[in-house]
Amino acid sequence: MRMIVSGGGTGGHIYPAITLIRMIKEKVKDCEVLYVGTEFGLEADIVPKEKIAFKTIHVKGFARKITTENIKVLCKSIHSIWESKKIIKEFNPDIVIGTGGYVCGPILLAASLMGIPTMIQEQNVIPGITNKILAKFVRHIAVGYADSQKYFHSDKVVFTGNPVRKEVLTASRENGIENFALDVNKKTILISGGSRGARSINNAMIDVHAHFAGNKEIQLLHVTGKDEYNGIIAKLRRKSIDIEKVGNIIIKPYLYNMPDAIAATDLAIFRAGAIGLAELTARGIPAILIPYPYAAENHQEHNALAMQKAGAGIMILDKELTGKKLIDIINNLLQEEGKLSFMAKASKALGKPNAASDIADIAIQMLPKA
Ligand SMILES: CC(=O)N[C@H]1[C@@H](OP(=O)(O)OP(=O)(O)OC[C@H]2O[C@@H](n3ccc(=O)[nH]c3=O)[C@H](O)[C@@H]2O)O[C@H](CO)[C@@H](O)[C@@H]1O
Repeated sequence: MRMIVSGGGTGGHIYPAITLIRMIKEKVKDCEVLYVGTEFGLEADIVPKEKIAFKTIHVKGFARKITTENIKVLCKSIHSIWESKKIIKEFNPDIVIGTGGYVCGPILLAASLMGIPTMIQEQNVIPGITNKILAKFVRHIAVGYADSQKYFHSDKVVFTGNPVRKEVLTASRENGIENFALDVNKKTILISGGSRGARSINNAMIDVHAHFAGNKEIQLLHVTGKDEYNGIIAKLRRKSIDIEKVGNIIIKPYLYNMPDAIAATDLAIFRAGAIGLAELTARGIPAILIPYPYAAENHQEHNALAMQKAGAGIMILDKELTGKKLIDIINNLLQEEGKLSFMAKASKALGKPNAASDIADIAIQMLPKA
């Protein structure tokens, strides 16, 4: 079997693609994969590290209004369809899968026009513009949220949930606690602003750390994002918080073992990126969510609302976020008997741990019958 996969820009489009590739390779022997991305997206860094063959096309995203820049982009897009056709002819795939980001546009469009079976995966409640356009051409659309089915033709759309990497499902709490040298008797709060960190969450956390430093019941594992780490450490120092001494605060720039951290977590404070939320719900972890306010069509707020509506999360708007608000919510959740475990159950009920396997099955059944 030969398969082209495309998806790029942010981790939220790339990790689902990698999860699907791994899952399909587990299910189909002799599966040859080519990943198509752009040279400037995060995929150019992540995909070759996964030892997956990688090729690039030249394509840029559209601004959401008519500009001369957009006309240039349109010309580039036409060229990129030609580039895509060339790659497809050379690789000769049986199927083509897209996981979002504008790089998917030309490759999925070209494949569909060439009569090759295609599918896309949409992670967010509000679909991205590329997937909205591609939906008219592809054969199947697997969506992460029940609420986004309404944007697509009912004959094509399947609600599968978002693919979650296997390690998130298999990591054990004991290992997580051990790997981060956490205290087994304390509740763990994991704070993360997505793959690049979130300044407003980091800043609000300074007061939260000051409040809970040395607390006997909770411990805080705070992932700042690589660019923000030094600034946050300096701010904590100015508040005279000595992380070495207080014993219940861990600050990290980035986690390469996020599944271990999630496994050890009792409460998360997160942005509302779709894959981060899929990982939390796959493990049944309740969350305080602060959606990134500038995501396209404010889709993170809709992702967060879906979790809040189910009783699995509490949303705070970025413009209303303060340290005091976080402290009050944390105290309330920890003091109100049964509240956290009720939210954990609601989170687990939302989780779709089989999503990757289900999406892989849809892809595999598109293969031409031998
Ligand atoms: C700013 C923006 O538009 N972000 C979008 C991007 O999310 P973005 O890539 O920021 O966030 P997601 O939560 O979707 O995915 C982040 C991934 O990175 C991993 N991780 C993160 C931090 C870390 O230290 N270690 C680590 O491994 C997480 O476990 C997860 O697998 O794509 C998502 C899926 O389309 C969208 O919902 C988000 O709105």
